[in-house]
Amino acid sequence: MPANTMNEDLKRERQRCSFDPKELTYLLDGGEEKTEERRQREKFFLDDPELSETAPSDYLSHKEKYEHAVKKACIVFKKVQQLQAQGKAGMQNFREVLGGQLGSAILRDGNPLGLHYVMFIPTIMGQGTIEQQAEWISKAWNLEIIGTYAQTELGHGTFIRGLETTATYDPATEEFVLNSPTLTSYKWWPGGLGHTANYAVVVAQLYSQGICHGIHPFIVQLRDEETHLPMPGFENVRIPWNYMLMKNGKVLKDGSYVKSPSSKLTYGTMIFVRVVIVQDAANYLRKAVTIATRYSAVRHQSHIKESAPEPQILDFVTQQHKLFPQLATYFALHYSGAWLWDMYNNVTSELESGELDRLPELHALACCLKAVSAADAAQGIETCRLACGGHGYMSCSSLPITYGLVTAMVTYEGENTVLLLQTARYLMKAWQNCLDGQPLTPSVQYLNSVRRSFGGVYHKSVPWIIASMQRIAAGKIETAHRHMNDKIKRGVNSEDAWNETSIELVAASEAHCKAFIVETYYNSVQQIVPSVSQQLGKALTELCELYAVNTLLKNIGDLLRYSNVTTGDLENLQRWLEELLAAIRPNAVGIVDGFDINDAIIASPLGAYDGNVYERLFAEVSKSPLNAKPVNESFHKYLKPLLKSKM
Ligand SMILES: CCCCCCCCCCCCCCCCCCCCCC(=O)SCCNC(=O)CCNC(=O)[C@H](O)C(C)(C)COP(=O)(O)OP(=O)(O)OC[C@H]1O[C@@H](n2cnc3c(N)ncnc32)[C@H](O)[C@@H]1OP(=O)(O)O
Ligand SMILES: Cc1cc2nc3c(=O)[nH]c(=O)nc-3n(C[C@H](O)[C@H](O)[C@H](O)COP(=O)(O)OP(=O)(O)OC[C@H]3O[C@@H](n4cnc5c(N)ncnc54)[C@H](O)[C@@H]3O)c2cc1C
Repeated sequence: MPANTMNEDLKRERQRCSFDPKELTYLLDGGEEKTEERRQREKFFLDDPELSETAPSDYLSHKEKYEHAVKKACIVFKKVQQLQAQGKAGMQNFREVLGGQLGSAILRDGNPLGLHYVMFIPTIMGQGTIEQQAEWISKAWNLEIIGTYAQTELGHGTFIRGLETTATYDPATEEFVLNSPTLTSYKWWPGGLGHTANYAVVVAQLYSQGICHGIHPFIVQLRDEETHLPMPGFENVRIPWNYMLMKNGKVLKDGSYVKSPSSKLTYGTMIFVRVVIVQDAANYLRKAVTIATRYSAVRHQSHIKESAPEPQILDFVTQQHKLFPQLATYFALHYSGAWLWDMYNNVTSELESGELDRLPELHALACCLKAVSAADAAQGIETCRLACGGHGYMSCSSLPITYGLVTAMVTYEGENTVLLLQTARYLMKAWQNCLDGQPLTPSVQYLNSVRRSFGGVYHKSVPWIIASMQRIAAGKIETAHRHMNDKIKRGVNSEDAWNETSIELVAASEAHCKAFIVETYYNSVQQIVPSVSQQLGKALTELCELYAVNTLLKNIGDLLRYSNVTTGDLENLQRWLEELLAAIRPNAVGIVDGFDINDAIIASPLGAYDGNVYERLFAEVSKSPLNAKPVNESFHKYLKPLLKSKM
């Protein structure tokens, strides 16, 4: 590929952008210095020849992919240690390198050490006593041991109260005896469990003095630390008393059980990961939308006017309608994720001092935000793939693999429907409190004001949209609450009534979450605008407006049902949407440039900074081993005899 060539369309796009993309980069990183540090860190990993791909891993076997991933994970770990030694790597860098965009670019086929960092260490930190933390954290942190989080079984992933693995305390030896007696009690799914980890946090039903005390976490050795040979399976496996993580619930040496202040504290690691997923989903979406936007600026096809040359496909308004809402969704999830992260940290420190009041609200928000961000990012990435036509289908475009990674988020760490129903539980209680005149927590305060007024005349503003979305959410919450209570009044028992109303409950939960996201996004942008240039402020405001208008327009039916909006108002909203697409159009490439994603992380010929799409695509397919020889052996073995036999 000729050096230093920049696609002419992208050059023009960059000239017409109204703001300086660097300003957006600095804003997202938290300052110019932070951007520089991140770039240096990325360079440190991406320029390492041992970490760069000689050939795309698509052409490796499953076994080779695993071995390759282990090798690279070890190199990455050593490099993180080097950074730590220089004082350049804190927790945030760990997160970025081991699990974030950078990590997923280096470890394209998965990180065998991912669960060690995302769940094993956080569980010890969150569920272990000070002594247990002292014993295990440094070993784990320095990778003297490799752990995973073994909760899900073949028979149960969602309903963790139904797990079958047992840990029975034997006071005579001061040990727990672990058993997985059935096929369905096999631990199934934990990342790294197959070949990498030699320890795990195993979640099991605790029995002591003949009583089951529910699920608790235990540290269990899985493999010999030297030979890596597996320890015997889960049949009467004995572990010492202090291998039960006892920060919350405890078993005393005599076998008596001391209850946790809340049995749900055992679920703490899951809350942590749900919170992290919101940001992670947003980051994958911004990678996909960068690829699709740059490609759409380079790709020319068809006609808008017969007399004019073929336009950039980005000039089709339908294409803008596919892509620009994804740009906006990235920001919406980014700011909601940041808000949730702050709340998580505040509530966690309150828990440390024994205050549990805000745990239910955190749980309710983490559940619905995880569900909505995973679903919207997955759908957004798929929209980006479709927006790239045939080339988006190619695995080298990185869009299919990105979609695959994000669609898994819909299932893991709490299946989306199940999590939305958890939030719905909270909302039903909140509505009852609202009816009873009881105080409401901040995230459901709007229920009070919406109950007082149904109306609100249309005006072209995000606050009007937020109020409309809150009205939809409150309407759906009220409807579900009423329908469920009607059933109960008719004699249906409350559990069946819950199941029979669950379609409406899930919808209520989603509507509540969407209203929360729009409001949080709007408030964040309001705070940011005064501190950035007028041009960037305008671009950020337009994106926020687009997210709000587009989200509302996707729910026209609900809007008509739950507010006094007129068809004229809907036409005004449609016009506003179209105005916003036109306003964002000149800045689209500038916005994705502002994300400042390194080409090696983009890893797609469609989305590189220089826009040399066709040259890069050609170079990419040339790497296929299938293209190394002009005639494949299968021709001689199978096709030729078949062709002959037909003659
Ligand atoms: C230190 C290093 C740091 C740096 C590290 C950084 C590293 C790099 C990181 C980079 C980023 C990469 C990130 C992505 C990668 C991720 C990979 C992950 C892979 C995936 C892993 C997994 O996939 S791992 C398994 C997850 N498996 C679930 O997720 C099960 C779902 N299933 C349930 O979670 C329960 O089953 C379910 C439904 C709640 C019902 O639980 P249940 O039956 O016990 O409860 P009920 O429904 O009866 O509810 C009774 C009452 O409990 C309340 N409540 C329930 N939960 C509560 C809670 N958590 N907190 C408070 N309250 C709670 C509820 O609100 C009710 O309250 P009320 O009574 O007042 O209404
Ligand atoms: C890529 C990946 C990595 C994973 N990593 C780990 C790991 O490291 N450690 C670990 O322990 N686990 C891990 N898991 C397991 C994961 O946490 C579970 O798959 C997840 O919690 C869903 O549980 P399930 O598979 O039992 O689904 P199910 O609960 O069987 O879901 C199937 C269907 O049933 C529905 N359903 C179930 N219960 C209800 C309900 N109460 N109300 C309404 N509908 C319901 C669901 O909505 C869904 O449509 C991983 C999973 C994946 C896909």
